[in-house]
Amino acid sequence: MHIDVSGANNRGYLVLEDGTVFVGRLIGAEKTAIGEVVFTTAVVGYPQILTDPSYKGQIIVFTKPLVGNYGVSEDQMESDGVKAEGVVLFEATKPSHYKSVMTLEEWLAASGIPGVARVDTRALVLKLREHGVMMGAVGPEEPGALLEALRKSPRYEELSYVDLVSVQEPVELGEGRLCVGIVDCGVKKSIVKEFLKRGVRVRLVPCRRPEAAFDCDGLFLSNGPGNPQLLDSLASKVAQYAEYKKPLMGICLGHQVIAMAFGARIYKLKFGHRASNKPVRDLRFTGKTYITTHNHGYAVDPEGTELKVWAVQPDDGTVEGLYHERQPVFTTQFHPEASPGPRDTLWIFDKFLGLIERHA
Ligand SMILES: NC(=O)CC[C@H](N)C(=O)O
Repeated sequence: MHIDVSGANNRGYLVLEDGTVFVGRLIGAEKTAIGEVVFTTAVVGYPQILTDPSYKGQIIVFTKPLVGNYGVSEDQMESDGVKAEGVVLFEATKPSHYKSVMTLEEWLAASGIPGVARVDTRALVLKLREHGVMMGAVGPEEPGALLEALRKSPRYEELSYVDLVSVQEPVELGEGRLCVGIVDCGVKKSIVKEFLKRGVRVRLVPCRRPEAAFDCDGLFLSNGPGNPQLLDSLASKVAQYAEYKKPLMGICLGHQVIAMAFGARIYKLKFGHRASNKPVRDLRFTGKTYITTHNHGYAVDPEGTELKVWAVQPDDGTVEGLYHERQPVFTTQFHPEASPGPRDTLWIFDKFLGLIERHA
């Protein structure tokens, strides 16, 4: 299938692994990128999404048709730069915002990230919903060459991306009586900020060396890119930590690794949850339904483990939060730090610090 609604001279292509070709206008860097093609239905927050290290290895399709309206500014960055491999959208717009220092297109070019605009993202998303996520390539090369490159490349689920986005050596931040150890598998800046705002010290440690933070008052496992099943050595170290019965929390990839540490099964969702308006029903603490930010392609099944479910996504029943009845362990599959997204669940950070306070 060949879908061209672009009318563009400067052509760019998205080729999916099943051979489908979308023709559009090349934006950003003049190069080819390969990754897992995933879509987000978030309507704002493209700078935060593109700089979220959890998107390493992925090509992001925006379902919102106009992307770029408020440009790009430093305070929107979730890491030191764009982490997504490529971008697919309908219209890359010119910004109108007092803080904007460049356009989306200029930013992508300066970051070495290719993108394709004027793609029929409705047709593309229907395809991904039907088939499930696929590997894809974006770039200026002819579709045949892109497909060839795609076929030679390893698949998303086989590659370990966490080392590319984790700190290499421990880093201490902030001041306070209590210390939270963050196992950095690609932590978003706003998560670190939520801890620092609450007056605790933070020690960021490399994803492969969680033990460098075992002496902190609580351990936090961050969000991050890739297949959690490749992190079984991290999960067994976390299982050792859990034996101390000290406070343990995880968000997204961190939630998945903690679940693995307790023996839960990991599975891949057909096309994932990526949005900033997904409901999450709290079955235990408040009984409320929150609107939350999601970015996950994998999910957990804690059946038969000591972990219990406290939150679910009501549309498909995906487990969105776990806790332990006798140990201070608490996780969220969704992103309570939002950024972008609604701030309904920031209380999660207070809850974890409450656990730490009680166990310190
Ligand atoms: N945001 C994240 O931490 C993502 C976790 C994992 N890579 C997933 O896709 O499910």
